[in-house]
Amino acid sequence: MNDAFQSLTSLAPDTADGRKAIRKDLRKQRRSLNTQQQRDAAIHLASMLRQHPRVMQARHLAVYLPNDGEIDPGLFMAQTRRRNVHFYLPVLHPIHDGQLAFCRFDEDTPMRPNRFGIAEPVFHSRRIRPAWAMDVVLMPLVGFDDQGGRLGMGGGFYDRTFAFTRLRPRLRPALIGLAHDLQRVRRLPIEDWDVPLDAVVTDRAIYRGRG
Ligand SMILES: Nc1nc2c(c(=O)[nH]1)N(C=O)[C@@H](CNc1ccc(C(=O)N[C@@H](CCC(=O)O)C(=O)O)cc1)CN2
Ligand SMILES: Nc1ncnc2c1ncn2[C@@H]1O[C@H](COP(=O)(O)OP(=O)(O)OP(=O)(O)O)[C@@H](O)[C@H]1O
Repeated sequence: MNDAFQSLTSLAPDTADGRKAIRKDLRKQRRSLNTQQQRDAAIHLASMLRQHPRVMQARHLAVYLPNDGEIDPGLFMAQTRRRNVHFYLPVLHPIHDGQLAFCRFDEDTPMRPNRFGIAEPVFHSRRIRPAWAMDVVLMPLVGFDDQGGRLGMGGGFYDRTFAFTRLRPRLRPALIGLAHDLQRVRRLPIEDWDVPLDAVVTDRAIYRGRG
């Protein structure tokens, strides 16, 4: 358990400041993992994901390219490459500001860096699949707790894109956070707009969220 939350929130009790402080600390910790630690984490993550029935049954899976020390789902993708499984990457939406579109991705997909320097597929409406039509969304995150709480990079992109899930409790993708185990904190200060996760999968465990 990472004690960042406990010590940082006592310094910054306000929710927004508390989130900012936790974000900074956890980003630094995950960036400090070396290449070998990242490689081991990716191997363990892949074996955890293979034990998750909903992930293994998915046909349309949203993933991400790791950035800023995020755990890398790339090995899992390589092991899961089958004709009937399609992978999608987030693209900053060209029309709906602050939202993500999900673009089909394979080895031939033309890529370019977005404004944060993260590679994303070149937007092409033919290759976009709506967020509600994903089976599983594997989300990057900065911090998580065991109540399904998620702290992201602070852009609110995933929260805006999946806000609809509150109104559609059944017909919606499974939202699964991926993280290094060191990104777990006791309790995150949660905001009204936060979309709870169904689970978080790390290099060490599968944590159930709101179930
Ligand atoms: N791998 C990955 N892809 C992703 C996300 C993510 O969290 N991880 N996103 C999840 O939302 C979206 C991009 N959101 C992001 C929000 C802020 C920053 C960021 O690095 N901010 C810098 C300064 C930004 C700048 O250069 O202007 C920072 O805070 O230091 C990056 C991505 C879409 N793609
Ligand atoms: N559904 C929404 N509608 C409008 N604004 C939103 C919504 N969700 C989040 N936001 C805005 O996004 C901003 C960032 O939110 P937050 O700090 O929770 O992002 P995050 O979860 O860390 O980032 P991300 O989801 O991109 O990884 C907030 O200022 C909030 O006002």
